Amino acid sequence: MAPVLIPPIKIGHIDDVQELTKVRPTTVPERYVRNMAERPTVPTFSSPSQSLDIPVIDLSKLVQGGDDEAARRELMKLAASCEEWGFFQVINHGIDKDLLERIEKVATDFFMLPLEEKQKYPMAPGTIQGYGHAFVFSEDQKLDWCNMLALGVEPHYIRNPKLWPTNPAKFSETLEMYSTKVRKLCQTLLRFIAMTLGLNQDTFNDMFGVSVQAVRMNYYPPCSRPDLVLGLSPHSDGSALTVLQQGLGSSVGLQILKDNTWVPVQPVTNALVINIGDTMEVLTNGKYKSVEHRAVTHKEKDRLSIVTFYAPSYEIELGPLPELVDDNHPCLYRTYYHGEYNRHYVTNKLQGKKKTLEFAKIQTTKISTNLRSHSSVLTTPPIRFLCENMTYW
Ligand SMILES: O=C(O)CCC(=O)C(=O)O
Ligand SMILES: [Fe+2]
Repeated sequence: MAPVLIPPIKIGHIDDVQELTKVRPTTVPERYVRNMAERPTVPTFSSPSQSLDIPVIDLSKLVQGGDDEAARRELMKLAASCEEWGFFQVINHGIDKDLLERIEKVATDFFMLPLEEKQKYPMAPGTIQGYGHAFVFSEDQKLDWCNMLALGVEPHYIRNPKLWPTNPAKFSETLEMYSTKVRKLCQTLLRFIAMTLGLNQDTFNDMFGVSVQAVRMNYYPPCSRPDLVLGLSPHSDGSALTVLQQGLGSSVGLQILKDNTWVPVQPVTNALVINIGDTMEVLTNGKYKSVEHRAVTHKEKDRLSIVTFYAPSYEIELGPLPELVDDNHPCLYRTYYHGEYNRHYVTNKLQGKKKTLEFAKIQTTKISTNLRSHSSVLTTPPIRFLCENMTYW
């Protein structure tokens, strides 16, 4: 195969926000100051969004299963969460509290290391693994008030072992254990999500093949002007499912866009936040929503989130499931390889949901119910999507 030529990306000087808050706690450099339209409104208690909470799903009720009335009700709640919110919190998810605490500890310990130590795992410009700022492609792009450590986890060929911290000593071992448990949780959730759609419960797990799993740890230091900056730009996730753990005692920072209002996600003790990603929106032909979300900062408190992205293998061909397309539900998305979508996602800045899903939207005015008519849109042969030189997970 001909080598892929990637033009050099100039991202300019980036202040490390953690260092900045230590040395000049009241300074917010211009590159972090958002344009008026993007600035977050600091919520007031009279704001209606305060009374909205995302649904909470008790997984133990689903797992008990059978014809149990409680299980049926929980399954309906899950369906409504995916359709109306695209987000829910899951309790009794089967991951030990102790493991949640351990992953939080190694993540916190990593971010508290001296800068020189963290810079041993640098995120190269235009890539998304390592420590630094992801999704920055130009010198004038506004920056998120956040430090990230992002790592490809599974399958092994997406890993860059040089970027896995050896300090704290237990980092890799804990991340492996955590990722195994989160993967099982995703597979369980996908079984129940398939059931809510009237599909065979193995539909997604069978289709995804050797699924791709990546982890991003986000650390948001306090910011003296939370009204001017964003912790993380608005975006939807490219994954099928995302599992997000909010640090204990972290500020309330995650917000989701519901009916044009940013709704804060109030942490629930020991719960994990789950969201539907773009891939699931495509597979369900838009029935289940990949919802735009962002993170905001806090004046005094810091925030940690540990985010797992669970997606199909790159060589898997995706499009709306035929069972979810009919005369009343015309096919909204074309067919593509997941690797193509991933490349599109990681080579563009975060800019809301519209841009990423536009990739898959059928652009014709005449929308067909015939899936086959769209297969001609496939632009590349089913090549193996390797991560060498590329910015894939
Ligand atoms: O920190 C958060 O709560 C949001 C993180 C997130 O959306 C992401 O990493 O994709
Ligand atoms: Fe996200």
